[in-house]
Amino acid sequence: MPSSTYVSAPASAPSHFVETLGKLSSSLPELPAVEWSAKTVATSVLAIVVTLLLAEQVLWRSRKQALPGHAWQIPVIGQFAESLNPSMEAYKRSWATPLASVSVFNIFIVIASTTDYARKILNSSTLAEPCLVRSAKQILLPENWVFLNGKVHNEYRKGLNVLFTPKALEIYLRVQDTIYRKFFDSWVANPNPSPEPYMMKFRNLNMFTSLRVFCGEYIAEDAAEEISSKYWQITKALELVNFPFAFPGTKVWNACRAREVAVKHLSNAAAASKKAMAQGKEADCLLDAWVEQILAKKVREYTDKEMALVLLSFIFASQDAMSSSITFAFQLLADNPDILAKVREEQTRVRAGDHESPMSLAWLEQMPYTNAVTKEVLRYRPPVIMVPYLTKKPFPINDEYTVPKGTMLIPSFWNSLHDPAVYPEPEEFKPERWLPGGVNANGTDSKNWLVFGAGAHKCIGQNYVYMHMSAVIGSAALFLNWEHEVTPLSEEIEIIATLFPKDGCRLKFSKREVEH
Ligand code: HEM
Repeated sequence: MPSSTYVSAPASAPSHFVETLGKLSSSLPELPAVEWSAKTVATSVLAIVVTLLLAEQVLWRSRKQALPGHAWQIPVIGQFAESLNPSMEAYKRSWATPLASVSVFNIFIVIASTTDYARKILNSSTLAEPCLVRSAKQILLPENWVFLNGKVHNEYRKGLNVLFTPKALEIYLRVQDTIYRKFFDSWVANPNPSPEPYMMKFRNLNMFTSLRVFCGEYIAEDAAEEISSKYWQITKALELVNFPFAFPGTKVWNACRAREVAVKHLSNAAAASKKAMAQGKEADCLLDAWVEQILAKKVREYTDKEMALVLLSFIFASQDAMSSSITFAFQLLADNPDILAKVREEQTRVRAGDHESPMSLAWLEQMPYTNAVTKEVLRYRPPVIMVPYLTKKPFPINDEYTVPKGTMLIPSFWNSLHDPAVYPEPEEFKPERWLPGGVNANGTDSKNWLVFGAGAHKCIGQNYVYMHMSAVIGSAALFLNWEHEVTPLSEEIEIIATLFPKDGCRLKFSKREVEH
């Protein structure tokens, strides 16, 4: 799952290093009593430092063996400097070989970039488990269900599946529709006559959609504003590299304060939903749908705080990834007017003049072209390019190499989703590949489709994602015109937890007249 949201960091504490230093120094022979001149002290210190630095290199070489990676590491920090500003170019270099090795602060990292390796890692829950950024536990709280693994995780997750049934999704769609229309109006009313970056506005759309879908009207407008503005502190604290201690004023400290605010409002919402549902209210948000299942004894009881932490995990897991996909969807549709025209044609046909009713699952099923655009956006610019796992035991990844225990093992998805053997012309944005008769119709690519991961921790919200994206794309295509200002940075990718166009996606919206 998430890192910054998803891409965890070889970031902070050099714990292995400290451990190794400790072990080495405790094994040094006791020195005979000598007269300690300044020279002897200096020579001894130098000898110890040189021994430790050599030991560090020996450890690196023994872990890496024949894997591609630097022959020697920069002492202590390793490739820390490169990890400070992650770039797509650097990532692509690390995906050029099936396995690659890196060290940052003596944390040994193996990057796996083929489909087979990625699947093997994601499906080996006895050997490896997801490891989030170090700050994630502080921010989401250690008792959050996302930190569970194995059987207890499976059990907990089963209880949450009821939140994504078609019946529940249909309720969410109605909520989503209201939010989209509000945001569309505000974009059209933007007085700036020139295009401006919309990435943060798309983040807001996603945050408000999530809060209303999850909590309905149990969250007041000002509370939703407060969570939305504070949530950015959480995203910022999940950067690849972070100061390891949550001292006041640090990003992690700010993020923990933001979490406190969010959990308070989400817990209150859970309590209010329980009360209202007990009085016979009809479910109109995720909390209600959940409480309905609890009252029907189809799932167990959950405390308000437990429910709040689940909602927090959903926001945490989804906010950055969905914002990335929505941003690219608007950019790609503006840059490909022929594709946008086909989406509009389909929306007009399916809605048949009914522009007031909210989007429904039945309508979405009749929109193969819009759904194909959604899938292609997710493939072409997968928001989550890797998910870091931690090996719990030695992990024999192939016949020649066993990944040592305690390694950060990172399955990467870009190559799988840009594999020319499975997706011909992978660098082209081609929704047609998903249509009946298209090369990827009928799930021929199911092995490579790693947008949502695989195995026990596969994204629980994926059906919601397809629905949300197709509903936003479809409604926007019908009700809005938008112009994209292409800059030299539009095609460059920036990594802020997930992927974004480097210029923030500069757009200008206007109302599109539709016949009734
Ligand atoms: C474009 C949007 C999204 C993408 C690309 C995405 C992708 C992913 C990926 C790659 C994982 C890790 C899977 C693994 O380790 O094998 C994951 C996990 C997860 N996602 Fe998503 N996700 C998205 C949206 C959402 C949404 C909307 C929700 C909730 C409503 C959500 C909830 C979760 C949760 C709770 C997990 C952890 C599941 C577990 O550990 O059992 N995600 N997601």
